[in-house]
Amino acid sequence: MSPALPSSAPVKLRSRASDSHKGSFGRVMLIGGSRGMAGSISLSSIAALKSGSGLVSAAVPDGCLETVASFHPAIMTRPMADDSRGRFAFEAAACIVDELAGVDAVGIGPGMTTAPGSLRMTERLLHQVHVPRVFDADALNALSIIGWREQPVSCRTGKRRDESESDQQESGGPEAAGCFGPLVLTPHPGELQRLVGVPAGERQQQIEASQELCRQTGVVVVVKGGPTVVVSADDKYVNTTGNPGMATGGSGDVLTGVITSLLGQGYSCWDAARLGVWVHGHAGDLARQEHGIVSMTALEILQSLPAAWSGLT
Ligand SMILES: NC(=O)C1=CN([C@@H]2O[C@H](COP(=O)(O)OP(=O)(O)OC[C@H]3O[C@@H](n4cnc5c(N)ncnc54)[C@H](O)[C@@H]3O)[C@@H](O)[C@H]2O)[C@@H](O)CC1
Ligand SMILES: Nc1ncnc2c1ncn2[C@@H]1O[C@H](COP(=O)(O)OP(=O)(O)O)[C@@H](O)[C@H]1O
Ligand SMILES: [Mg+2]
Repeated sequence: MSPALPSSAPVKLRSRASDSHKGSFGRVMLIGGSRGMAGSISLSSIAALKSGSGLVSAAVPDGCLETVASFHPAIMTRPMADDSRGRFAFEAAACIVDELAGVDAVGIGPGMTTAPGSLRMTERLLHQVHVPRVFDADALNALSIIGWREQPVSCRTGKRRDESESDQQESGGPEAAGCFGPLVLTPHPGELQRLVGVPAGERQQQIEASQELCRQTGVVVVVKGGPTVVVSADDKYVNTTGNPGMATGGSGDVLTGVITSLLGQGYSCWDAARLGVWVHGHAGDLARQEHGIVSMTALEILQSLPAAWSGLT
């Protein structure tokens, strides 16, 4: 009989072959940040690196590139057009699809703001990019602002219906399951309220509305909280790790990087979301042991990821 797993992780961690190379574990890109919120996308990017991605790039407004680049020497940075206030300019969206060539998974939103360039960037990522994606923070706010579910988009071609009327019959409507490709949404209750219209205090109703959203669109939703619940069209997973010390700015940004990394390593949206929230909460529990529930910060959660992952290997 094989020894019991050292944990109750919901998904088994894949082993690494001895001839593995950095291309074996996925190339991921994190998109976001702005002047004043450079830390958020840095936390996400470093979390992806610490979760096993082979190569991690951060696409950020040019005005905060040096700040993001200075946090970790292994993160590559891509300077994107800046609106001169340290936010994505509209032109940044024009080249984002090309920037993503060869990328296995992408996470977008932390610290991004909802400036016009960010809204356009989110729209592009939703309709024109088909690799697995994580939408967090301002990418979720952007979805709420652009009315993403009402937009008539062909699942097959990714084109607006007015560009291709003939798609209308085939795609089954803008909300057809799977319409948006592999996509994980990671809202906290405030973001979920904007997204589905159910008040942040109504947790059970928010979970039910999230599942309805999954049925209509094929996305996986991570309903953050204590405990976090991962929802798909036909299943729910209640996470068993984490603690209230994680109610501190930036802890969700870390989660975005973890899940993006797992998507880039080939895990499905459902598995990446469940394993991601589990290991993120486990890192939070280790940070609590070492630093205490009052003083732990997102930085300590990030720094606890290696120990959290080690427990699974
Ligand atoms: N170091 C950084 O640069 C950081 C930047 N951040 C960025 O700051 C921007 C704003 O994000 P925020 O999430 O702070 O702002 P939001 O306005 O989206 O969320 C804050 C509000 O949401 C509600 N809410 C959140 N969690 C809740 C819960 N568990 N139960 C009930 N209500 C809840 C509350 O009303 C709260 O005031 C984003 O771009 C985000 O990525 C944050 O991630 C924090 C760290
Ligand atoms: N009371 C709690 N118990 C367990 N986990 C929590 C608790 N409060 C917050 N968290 C976790 O911390 C993270 C907070 O995410 P989020 O609100 O997006 O933070 P930020 O945007 O500041 O990075 C989520 O993963 C959430 O599940
Ligand atoms: Mg957040």
